[in-house]
This record gives sequence, C-alpha cells and structure tokens, in this order.
Amino acid sequence: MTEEILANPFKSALQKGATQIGLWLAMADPYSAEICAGSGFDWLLLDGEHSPLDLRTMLAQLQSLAPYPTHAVVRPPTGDPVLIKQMLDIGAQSLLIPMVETPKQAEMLVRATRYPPRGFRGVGAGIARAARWGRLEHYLDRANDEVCLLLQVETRTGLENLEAIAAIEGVDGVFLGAADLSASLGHIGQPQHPEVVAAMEKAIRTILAHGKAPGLLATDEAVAAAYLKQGARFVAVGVDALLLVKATQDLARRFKGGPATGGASPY
Ligand SMILES: O=C(O)C(=O)C[C@H](O)[C@@H](O)CO
Repeated sequence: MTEEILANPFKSALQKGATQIGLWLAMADPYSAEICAGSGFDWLLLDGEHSPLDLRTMLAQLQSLAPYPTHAVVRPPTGDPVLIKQMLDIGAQSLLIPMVETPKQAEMLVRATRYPPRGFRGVGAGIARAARWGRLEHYLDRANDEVCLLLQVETRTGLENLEAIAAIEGVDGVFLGAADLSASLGHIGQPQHPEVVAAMEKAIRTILAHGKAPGLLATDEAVAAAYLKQGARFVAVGVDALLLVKATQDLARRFKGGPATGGASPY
C-alpha cells in the first residue's frame, strides 16, 4: 500500500514514452469526478483554472479518485508557489501549470515543486494528506522524484522560448494550449487554424527532441488522433461538462425534435 501511494505511475508512463489518454474535469465536483474515474481514462485533469474548483473541492476530488485506476493531474489557476505547495500537500502528485512563457518562470516552478536543496517547497507534508499525516515515512525522500511537473506553453512568447523551457531538468512535459495559443497567434476560437496546427506540430517535435512528453486537449476525435500520430503523449480527448451538454441536448432533441448538437470543436 505504501509504495503504491508514493509512486507516480503517470510520470513513469510518460518517462517510458507511453501514451496516456485523459479526460478534462470542469464540473468541479467530487461526485461526477468519481463517475468519470471508473470510465477507463489513464488520467483526469482537475481544472482549477477555468472551473470553480477550490482547494477543498480539489481535495474531495483527489479522495474520490483515489480508489480507481486513474491518475489525477491538478491544474492551479496560476503558477503560484503557495498554491502549488497547498496542492502538493493535499496529495496531488502531478501538476499542470498554465501560461508558462519563460525559462526563468519554468525554473521557478521546478523549484516550487521540489524540497531543498533542489527547490524551495515548504516541508509540512508530515501533517498533511500527501504523507498520509506521517504514515508514509519515506514521503520526504521520494517526493522530489515522484512529482510530475507539466507546463503549459500557450502563447507566442511561450513558443519562442519552448526549446529553453523543454530543456529544463525537472520539467516532465509541456502541454500545448490550443485555445489560448490560437488567441495569441491572432486566431481566437480557431484551434484548428492552419497556423495553429503547424505551430502545435512543430512544438510536439521540439518537446520530443528534448526527451519530454508533449500534451494537449482535443475534443474532436480526429484531431486528437492526428496529434497522437504526431507524437503527443498525454492527450485529453474530452471535457466532462461538454459531454454532458451534448448527451442531454441530443437526448432531448431525439424526443422533442430539432437538430443534434454539432458545431466546431472548441479545442
Ligand atoms: O488554452 C488551452 O487550450 C488550454 O489551456 C486547454 C483548454 O482550453 C482548457 O483551458 C479549457 O479551456
């Protein structure tokens, strides 16, 4: 039991070059998160940036996912070292940090997720869920190696610094945010714009060349499959809230008439 809690199978899988298929959780609810936890996804993204997810609900979601064969990746609203400390202490092992643009920012984030001497993460896990309130006696020895740090490059500036960001030791993967990247490149709402797709494909090659894992969210199955073929490793292929919208609208329209949900994928 102890080894199982301490280990980070998601990080190990990425290090081995294995593909990890995920689902984005934007409902900010532990009950619906548990429903998704049994669906068969390798990882679930607990989104604290674009959903009303606070520390307490993030804790509840981590607890609801714990019994299931899926890995929680937690996204804070910003790369704040204090928030990162709190999320690691409630038991998050894998973090996705949005809006990373410079190597300096990336290096700070590596240090925020590691205990001294590598970093400056505050030592308090012994009274927190991360070390199961002191029951995991080797937590402090293992934490730096088991944490999985994924950074989001999703602006023109971030792309310009991608080589330097991907090269930093302690960065395990780089997530390409198509929605924000398309906006930054001047094509807001068009994540499939040719310029955005070309930039994403080039970025995937760059990230792989540095031995790191490329990741992204694509809710169009053909788009997700194409990026996986390009070498993307951790790919979220749906969003819980969008799936609920589509399923409920389509069911209602099958009985009440009207067109099925269609339209371009938002990601
Ligand atoms: O910019 C992006 O794309 C992302 O960051 C992923 C999704 O958009 C997510 O942020 C939901 O909006």
